[in-house]
Amino acid sequence: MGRLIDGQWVDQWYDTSSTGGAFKREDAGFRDWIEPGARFAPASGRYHLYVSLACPWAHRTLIMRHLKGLESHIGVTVVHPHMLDQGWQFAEPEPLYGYRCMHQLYTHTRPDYTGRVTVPVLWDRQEETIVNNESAEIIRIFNSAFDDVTGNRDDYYPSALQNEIEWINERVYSDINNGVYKAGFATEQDVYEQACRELFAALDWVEVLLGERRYLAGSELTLADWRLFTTLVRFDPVYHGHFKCNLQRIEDYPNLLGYLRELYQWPGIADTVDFEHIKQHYYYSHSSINPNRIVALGMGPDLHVPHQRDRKVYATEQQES
Ligand SMILES: N[C@@H](CCC(=O)N[C@@H](CS)C(=O)NCC(=O)O)C(=O)O
Repeated sequence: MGRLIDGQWVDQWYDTSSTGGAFKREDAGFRDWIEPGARFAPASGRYHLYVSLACPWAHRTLIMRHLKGLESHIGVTVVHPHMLDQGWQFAEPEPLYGYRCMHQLYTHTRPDYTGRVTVPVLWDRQEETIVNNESAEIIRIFNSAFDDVTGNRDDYYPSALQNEIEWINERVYSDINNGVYKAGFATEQDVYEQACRELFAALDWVEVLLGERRYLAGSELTLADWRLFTTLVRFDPVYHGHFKCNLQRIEDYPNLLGYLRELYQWPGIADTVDFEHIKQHYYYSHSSINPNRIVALGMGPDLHVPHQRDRKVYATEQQES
């Protein structure tokens, strides 16, 4: 894996030497928004999404693309699961330019780009540029920008719940979504231990919350849930072993397990989960963590078992009724 420096690809692992062994995630470089009347206006067929099926951040965007009925309006290209010395690559040349590597789309947009080359990427075919490569923003764009194109007005970020959603997102992002990476990429024992303990403290907190609420922000499924889901579904098969997040498994948390099953069983969601890509990517790509590239066998809990979440009355529902 590597990064672009002044438009040149340089093969280098994350630098943890200047941060005392801690992994610090770089901010995404492209942050434009799609909205009616703006430079990037919603339109069917104009935008294209580049994803990895292994990546939890990209996975969120695939989920929202499905839930918002965007499949026939926004095309998708999937990268090869192994991220090696050229970073993300395409198994077949990608459809718009025939590029082999993800970094070529970054330098197509900005020839002197400096930064990491990450997925997801939301591409504008009209202006031939990256619109946005921050998943937290892409899912909000998908939530509402194309409603007039699709007629789908389902709202996973309702204004009445936004404060609650953002409050939950903050801890879920820092300690869980990014927390597994902070534990897994740490190169000092104390840094790893702190990240791992914060991660499990946050999972304990969510476990309690999900005993009181059907979903994270209350009785409605929101973006906060899909943001957590993509980490939970990778947890037992990958993060528990590969990233040493092994104080407990999701399978050991009754509420989290039922919740994970419910979200997995949501119409169309299982089709967005590719365990083969997930396991291949992590175990094979991170050679500093797993130099022999042995892919662990465990698949995590059976997600097809009935979730039973609908059998319970939650405190938030009692308050609402
Ligand atoms: N802030 C970004 C992070 C995306 C990200 O880090 N994606 C990983 C894959 S899981 C990646 O592409 N990493 C390549 C790298 O860091 O060089 C987002 O949420 O969209």
